[in-house]
Amino acid sequence: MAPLWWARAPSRRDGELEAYREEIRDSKWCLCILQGEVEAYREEMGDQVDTGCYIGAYLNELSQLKSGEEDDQTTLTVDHLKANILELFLAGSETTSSTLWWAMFFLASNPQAQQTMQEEMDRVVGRDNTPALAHMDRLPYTMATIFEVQRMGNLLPFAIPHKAAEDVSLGGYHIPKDTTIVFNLSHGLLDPKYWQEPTQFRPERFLTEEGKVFKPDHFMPFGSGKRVCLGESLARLEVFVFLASLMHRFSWRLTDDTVTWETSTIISRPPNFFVYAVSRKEEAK
Ligand code: HEM
Repeated sequence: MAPLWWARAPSRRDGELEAYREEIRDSKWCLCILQGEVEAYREEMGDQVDTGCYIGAYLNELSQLKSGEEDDQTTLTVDHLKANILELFLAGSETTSSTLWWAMFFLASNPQAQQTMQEEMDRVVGRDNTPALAHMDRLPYTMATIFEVQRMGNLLPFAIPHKAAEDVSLGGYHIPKDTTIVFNLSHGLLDPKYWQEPTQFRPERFLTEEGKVFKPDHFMPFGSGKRVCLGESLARLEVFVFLASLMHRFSWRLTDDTVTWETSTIISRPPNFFVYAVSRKEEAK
């Protein structure tokens, strides 16, 4: 049996490799669309400079660098611009929205955790206010719940491939320079060596005895080191604001419909499910 932390790794099973290829084909298709956008922008703007938009600012910087002294010349091209935009769309939106989707699934399936989170928000935020970033530090259970969602959701089982810059020895293995290294993030999120009953949803595992949020070193849903996720801070804020607002206003419960799972590729896909949302104002009446 494959160890738990490999459970959602892309494999040849069930056409997963084909789904992976499809994702790469989709990326190429997106790059073609972006090429069209850049060309349309150039046509419309001609020699005008508009640094208020990303494409404009990038092209302006590029032309300045290219016309600079030889030493200042850049290797950046329009292909990098397209790759950057694609990265912001793929890395920046699907990750956060899928995390929220996982959160809804785990909380709708765990009424006790949901209730504890709501009680904490009622105490700190108040029933008639809206959760805001300023409340984050005073909502340890809510923050621990987001960690637990990230742990169990295991959104990106593998970090982006990296390359060894030099020969290195690690854990008794010799890794020659230029070897491609793919870091298995699931290991630190789901391995029973690190977590008691890792398949159970328990936000409390991220709280100290004093009730403070605690983040163990092996918990790395955003990767680690120099190439750690560029959007980590933004993603944390986004997930907090959306999830806290949704839980503060409504109570969520799974319907009796069947939960169905889809093939995962680079991202671990949350399941398809239906929920009842009950306004907490109605509930209180
Ligand atoms: C909950 C949401 C997110 C998760 C779980 C996540 C996770 C990750 C992971 C695991 C990596 C690979 C790190 C490594 O190779 O060590 C990564 C890279 C990256 N992420 Fe995110 N990410 C999220 C949201 C975002 C957002 C909102 C943005 C941008 C607005 C973003 C932009 C990037 C970029 C640009 C990289 C590549 C960084 C580099 O190679 O230097 N991510 N992310």
